[in-house]
Amino acid sequence: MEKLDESKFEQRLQLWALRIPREHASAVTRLLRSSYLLDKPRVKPVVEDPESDKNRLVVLSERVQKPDLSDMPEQVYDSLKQLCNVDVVPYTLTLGYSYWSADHILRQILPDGVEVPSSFETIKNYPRIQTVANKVGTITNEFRVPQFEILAGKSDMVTEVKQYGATFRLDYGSVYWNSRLEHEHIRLVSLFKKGDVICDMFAGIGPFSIPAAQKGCVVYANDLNPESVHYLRMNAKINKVEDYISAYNMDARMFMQNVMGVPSETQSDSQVAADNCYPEEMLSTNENPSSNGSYDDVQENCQNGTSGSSLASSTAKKGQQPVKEGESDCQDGDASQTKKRNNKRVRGSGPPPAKPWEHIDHVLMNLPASALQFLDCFDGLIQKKYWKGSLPWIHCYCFIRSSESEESVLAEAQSRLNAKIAEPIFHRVRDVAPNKAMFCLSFKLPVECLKKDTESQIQAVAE
Ligand SMILES: C[S@@+](CC[C@H](N)C(=O)[O-])C[C@H]1O[C@@H](n2cnc3c(N)ncnc32)[C@H](O)[C@@H]1O
Repeated sequence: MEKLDESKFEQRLQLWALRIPREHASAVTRLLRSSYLLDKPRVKPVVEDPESDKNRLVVLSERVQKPDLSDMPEQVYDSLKQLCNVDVVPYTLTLGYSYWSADHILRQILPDGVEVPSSFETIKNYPRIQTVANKVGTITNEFRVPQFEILAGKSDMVTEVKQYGATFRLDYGSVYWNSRLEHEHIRLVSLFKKGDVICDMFAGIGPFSIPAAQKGCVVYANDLNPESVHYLRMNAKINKVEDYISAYNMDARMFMQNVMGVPSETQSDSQVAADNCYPEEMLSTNENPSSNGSYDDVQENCQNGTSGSSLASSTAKKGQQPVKEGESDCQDGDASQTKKRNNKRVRGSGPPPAKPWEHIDHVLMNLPASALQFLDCFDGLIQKKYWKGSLPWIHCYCFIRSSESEESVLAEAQSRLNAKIAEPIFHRVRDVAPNKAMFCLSFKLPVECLKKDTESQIQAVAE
């Protein structure tokens, strides 16, 4: 595809301007503002006079066609004459590529007969359009990455988008992104409080995790797609929240077992988790904790996927111990092995240390096509013996077709959890097709999901 020729967007307007003494500029603009002053977004109507810095040029709108100003009402013209000496001079205004809105540019560069793509909104915030692409087909791959056909511009699909003040860098060609979820991202994050511990099981490039971290939450974020995790880390850095986010690249079930696994030194400690609450002053000042835990310098979390053995280093410096390269416990998919942790810790600034096996506040499951199927991972995940405080909220996204109902979805969720959900909350996110809507099912994890301590575990701890 060819590079866009930006010069093709240049437009020259032949206008008239009033040359006036600069001290009268405000009064003249006030007088002309209603209809006769230049009125174009981001273009100033009062400019320097290249001939004298004692003067200003007040640029008139396209309505004023005649240099004798006879197309202005007499009353306005007389008021103007009373204010100051006025010279009328020709003025050429050039509107360049950067002036035009995204949809204007799209309409100009799309081939004849091609409509502005429906996914157009995804790129409208980006200041310079470099690529026009259309989503084609339906998403069938595991990483939920759409197929695009390039209609114009560069084939490279790396770009930046902004949501609620955060910047997200991404490659549309290799990761999932949907700007239509912006309101949902904001809605859910608004439920979190500073200091909350969040597990984002299907984090993508971080549209829940990054704003949660910006709010001061301790975030464990995971995605199976290595490219998503690459951009998640990059976005954590761009938004200066890398100390608040631990990034993982593995299957979501494995991730939850990894994060919730009780470290071996904790299991052998008879004074289990004496300190489970984070003093308010520590949260608000973001100070380095001294005696009750410092942060790991670097975490490396292993991938459990088709490629299996690649290791991904985390962005975080928190209380969660990593699996080190060379002892990548989860390569063989044995979750029980992931309890082996590296003990090396260094001090640094950042969030309070989190012990997710003792407490997490929210779990996010945004993989609507199949998140319900992952609910079985909560059955026996939390060890009652170590857990402190209330059980986490689970926010599980799903699709409901017209042939289904909230009751049928709830029944599936309960059967996967092997427990009854007390007070389910269904939030309709958006309609994705005439007969299909996306919902968020939120509920407190039922107490029946807690893992009871068995004799053998107690024995193991004693040893
Ligand atoms: C619908 S996207 C949501 C991404 C992000 N939370 C958002 O709102 O934009 C689902 C994500 O789940 C990831 N994914 C798919 N299967 C997974 C699995 N088994 N374990 C972890 N992540 C998975 C995909 O790579 C994709 O990034």
